[in-house]
Amino acid sequence: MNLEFTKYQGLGNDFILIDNRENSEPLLTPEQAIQWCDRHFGIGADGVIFALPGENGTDYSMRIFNSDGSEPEMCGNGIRCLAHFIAELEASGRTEYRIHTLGGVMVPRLTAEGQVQVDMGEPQLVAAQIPTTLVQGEEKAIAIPLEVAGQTWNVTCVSMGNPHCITFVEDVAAIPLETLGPQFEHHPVFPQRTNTEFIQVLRSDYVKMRVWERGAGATLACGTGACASVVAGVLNSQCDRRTTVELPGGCLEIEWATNGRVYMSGPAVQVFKGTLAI
Ligand SMILES: N[C@@H](CCC[C@H](N)C(=O)O)C(=O)O
Repeated sequence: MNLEFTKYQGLGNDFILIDNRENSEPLLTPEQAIQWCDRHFGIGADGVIFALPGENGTDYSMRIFNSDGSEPEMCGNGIRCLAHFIAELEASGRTEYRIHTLGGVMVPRLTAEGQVQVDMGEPQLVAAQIPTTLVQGEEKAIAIPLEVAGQTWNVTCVSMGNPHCITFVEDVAAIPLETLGPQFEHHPVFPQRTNTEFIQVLRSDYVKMRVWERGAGATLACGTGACASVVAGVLNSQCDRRTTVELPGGCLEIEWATNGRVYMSGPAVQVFKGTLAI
């Protein structure tokens, strides 16, 4: 069987997109996702994203498998790529979609400038919703000491549907991501593992970020991570509600609006199409 795919990237966070509109279950298994995400023996990607039929009145559903085969609840760069992918599939001129995800309903909108703006919903801050056991279930984990690799880090935990652990550092370039990242990701206080963001504040409206992603490792960008980082920055009085997040792959514009919802704007670029022999 041959399966067509389209490769997309959002600031270098790259995905294999599959038109799954005729099936309620993903056309690839997590094991196949691992194979096709391999950058030597497969296509190469940080994950596989499926455009599925909508649920509960939404236009479409998104499911994603990380490159390690795990299934996260949500993906920020990925949903921008999905919106672009759907617009091409539909060719209807429509530019806004309601997308069901395991992290809630997200609303991406293609802008005239070729960007995609996403209403990412409200962040979750209560420990049980991250989830983390760093503090008691109904408490919030804001600037809490966490011991990792023999060092104490002040971390803030935020869920954007998926878990994030954010810490502020003097110089993100000095962070040994490959050694520290897995120790945060697999720390016992994160029962579902976690994405980990290191943030360097350059101005109150401009931060630099590096990320170690759950199930994908060091990536060039993480949309949910950028959203979670601005929320953590506001909670720690480190940044403004509207902040530019500079990632290795480029910049995202994030706003944690006074209505409580987080909005993300950034690019989504089609790279190539192909056919999987499965
Ligand atoms: N890179 C994505 C996040 C993808 C999921 C993440 N690895 C997780 O497991 O939560 C983004 O742009 O948000």
